Amino acid sequence: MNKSVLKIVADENIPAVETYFGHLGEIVRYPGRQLQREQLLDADILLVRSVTPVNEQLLTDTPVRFVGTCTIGTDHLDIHYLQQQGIAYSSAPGCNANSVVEYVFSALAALEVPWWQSQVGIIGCGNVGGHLYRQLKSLGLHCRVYDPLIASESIEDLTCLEEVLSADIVCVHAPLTKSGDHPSFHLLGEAELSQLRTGATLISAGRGAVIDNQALLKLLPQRPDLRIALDVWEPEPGLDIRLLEAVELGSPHIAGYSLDGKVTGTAMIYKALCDHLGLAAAAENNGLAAAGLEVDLTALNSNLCVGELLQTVILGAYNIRDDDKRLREMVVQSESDEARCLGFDLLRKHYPERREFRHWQVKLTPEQAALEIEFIHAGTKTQTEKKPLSNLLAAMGFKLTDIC
Ligand SMILES: NC(=O)C1=CN([C@@H]2O[C@H](COP(=O)(O)OP(=O)(O)OC[C@H]3O[C@@H](n4cnc5c(N)ncnc54)[C@H](O)[C@@H]3O)[C@@H](O)[C@H]2O)C=CC1
Ligand SMILES: O=C(O)C(=O)[C@H](O)COP(=O)(O)O
Repeated sequence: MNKSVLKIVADENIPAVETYFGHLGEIVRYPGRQLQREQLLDADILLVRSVTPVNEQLLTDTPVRFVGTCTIGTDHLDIHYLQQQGIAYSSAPGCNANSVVEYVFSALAALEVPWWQSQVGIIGCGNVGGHLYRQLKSLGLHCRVYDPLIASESIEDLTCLEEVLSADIVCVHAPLTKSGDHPSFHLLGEAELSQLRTGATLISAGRGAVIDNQALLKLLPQRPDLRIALDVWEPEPGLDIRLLEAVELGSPHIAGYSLDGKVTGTAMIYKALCDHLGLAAAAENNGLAAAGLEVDLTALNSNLCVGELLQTVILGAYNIRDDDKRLREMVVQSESDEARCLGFDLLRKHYPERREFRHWQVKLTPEQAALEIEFIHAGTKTQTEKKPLSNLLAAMGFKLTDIC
């Protein structure tokens, strides 16, 4: 790429493209889902998110020499084709992993699940699942992990899928793969879903098709005990509205949509492109300022139990119920499948600014700070450990202000 001005085609929903890439060339934005080969006929660089399938059909006879996806997932990239064509590519591993973990905490808070007294099963223990695992373990929770691609010595709680499915809470964070020794496509089908224990909570924030959505839809009328939160669907954007009606929490694939996570994705691809071009990165990712984000517990009724205070803080910072409400309202208001697909994408495009827990200040009285949450240790139901609310909030990333 020796041109003095590079042409960069970018999905219109990637934030901060001009800030980062502006000095590298001319930027043209298009809606990612409708991107066509004709729009790339003079493009050198392609920047996408997860909704653009990047394959031979899109790239053939175009001058594109670098593809960057500002996302963790890469299932929309035909990596074999890119490699075969010598087109460089990069993704943004871990960019929004923390945001997805906060989505999980918000789902548990909204469903009023006492997760501190639960066993948690994690399917897929990479950047997202691993972050969730380490956070829960550091708090003393008992976790079971299914990840057939990681070495058994790296995680002490690795076990078989069956064991993980019998946990109180099952969180699915596997990528979507259809080949290899352990393809994840429909990993949870009819047989696996029916193994979920009575009253289990299932949270899915990897890719929709890791769970056979039709099998789940078929199972739910017979298993009203299950509590389901789905962020990802099979297919998207045209999710099955009967499934949305059957689950307790539904969101339009926004688990990773903190502003922090999105901008980190952009910054990581900018750095990868600079490395590819042999240039020093001129724009720095110094994080985005956030001011005035506060959850004030001090005026709350003193009869609230510690679990309710914890729930108030988590939902005060990020309330998944708002996502669920907007999705359901959109579905009700849409008069056709086409309108629903458009509505799904519009909810994502106009997603409200969400900042991670670390930007939130929690104001609490000394009495509230000292209230203790009883953790059941290592899943024994006999070993318990009490932790002050303030320690737990700090471990989750919140900043605390004690009112003397
Ligand atoms: N809902 C959302 O907004 C978001 C969804 N995602 C999805 O979550 C996925 C996971 O993200 P990361 O943890 O960052 O990816 P990662 O690549 O760091 O880790 C994925 C883990 O899943 C494991 N895995 C692969 N196949 C598996 C299988 N068949 N069964 C169980 N585990 C399997 C891998 O060994 C790896 O440890 C991404 O690929 C993406 O599709 C990621 C970010 C946001
Ligand atoms: O990072 C990923 O992987 C994700 O799933 C993204 O957060 C999803 O966002 P879009 O790329 O679909 O905007």
